[in-house]
Amino acid sequence: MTFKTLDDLEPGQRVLVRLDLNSPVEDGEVQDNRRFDRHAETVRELAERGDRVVLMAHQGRPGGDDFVSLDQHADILAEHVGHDVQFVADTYGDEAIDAIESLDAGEILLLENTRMCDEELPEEAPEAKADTEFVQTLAPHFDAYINDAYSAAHRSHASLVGFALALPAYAGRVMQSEYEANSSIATREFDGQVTMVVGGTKATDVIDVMNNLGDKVDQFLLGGIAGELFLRAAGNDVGFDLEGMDFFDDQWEANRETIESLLDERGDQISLAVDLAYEDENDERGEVAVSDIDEKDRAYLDVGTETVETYDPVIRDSEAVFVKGALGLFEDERFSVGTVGVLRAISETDCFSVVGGGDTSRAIEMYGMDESDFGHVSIAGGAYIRALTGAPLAGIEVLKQD
Ligand SMILES: Nc1ncnc2c1ncn2[C@@H]1O[C@H](COP(=O)(O)OP(=O)(O)OP(=O)(O)O)[C@@H](O)[C@H]1O
Ligand SMILES: O=C(O)[C@H](O)COP(=O)(O)O
Repeated sequence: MTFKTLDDLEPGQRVLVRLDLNSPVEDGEVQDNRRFDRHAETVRELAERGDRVVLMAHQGRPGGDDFVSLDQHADILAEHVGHDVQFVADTYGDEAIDAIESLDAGEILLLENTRMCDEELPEEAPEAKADTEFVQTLAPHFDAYINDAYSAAHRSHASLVGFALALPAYAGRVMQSEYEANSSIATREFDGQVTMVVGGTKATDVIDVMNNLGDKVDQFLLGGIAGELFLRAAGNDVGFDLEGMDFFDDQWEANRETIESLLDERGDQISLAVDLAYEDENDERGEVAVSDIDEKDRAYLDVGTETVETYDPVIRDSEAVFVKGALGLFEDERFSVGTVGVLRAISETDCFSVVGGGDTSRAIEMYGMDESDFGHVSIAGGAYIRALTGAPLAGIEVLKQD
């Protein structure tokens, strides 16, 4: 491990802790999710060892419907920690400082949404962020800065990079475990076959991962939007938008050359669906062999059963399996066969596995699988993608400094 962790920090400190509690917001209500549960472990550990625990986090971006106060987050987090979490509707003004100074050992305080502070957001070098009034005002009230927000660590924002230069800096427990698991494909040697399941809607992101990881991954199993784009490049009449869709055409234009050269140079490492599923005239799941499609006249919402049967043994023969993106619209049970099929195969083998992506990992509890049957279920989206390709994350690079 290349950064200091909580094991290197004496108890009884005044700690400023960055979490990532960015969550879906529906009709103004913040939705509970894995992030609360995971960060609760770090927060509980700090409170139990007698630290004065001050938390920072963000929610949404200015202008968005999900750009809301963190008052609800404090209540949800408190439930997960099993301990009161105070909240102050201020980021670094007098109200925030008063609340920080009034904390007793073992107490927890959440500050207001960091993105309500003007100096938080513009992406700048860590040195510039460390010089902001936000950082300079808050830092003297603490002994240490702890970054637990792995899933936001790809952003060079004040709360993620500035404090690490102004205070002794440590990685929290979530940061530690996410870093280790998600970087393993780029940093670790596996004895046997390494497989990556690639799907979802963000084809551009996953194609970039494939392009970067061709030497590290033995087999890519494709589905979702990226899967259809590859089928299109292989000469099939799929992978373009029908009326009212906007998944395919832009991503095709942006990635066509890369897809074609990947198929050309690494075709034997890339498995494509042999059948696809759709909603038939009775609103039921229908399936068609890809070789029988001579005109795309319907949306394909999952890979077919035969495809799952060909992907299953590849997973069972793997030493390590990484998942990025769902193989179909699994939120609708009729189109969950691909995603659930590969996840179940992973959960039944003892391979090292990492499941990433907020949407995809939801399939685990939705279909009654047990998270403990997977090596690591990541709570990161953009940071996970970057880690897979071995790209540095700004918030981690500053933790590595002395
Ligand atoms: N053929 C398809 N048609 C429509 N949606 C699909 C299809 N295949 C997969 N999806 C959708 O892809 C979504 C997951 O993809 P996404 O690219 O958002 O990945 P993620 O990595 O899980 O999430 P995030 O990066 O947002 O954390 C699922 O919600 C699923 O419904
Ligand atoms: O939810 C996330 O993926 C992270 O918190 C980063 O959020 P952002 O994409 O709004 O910077």
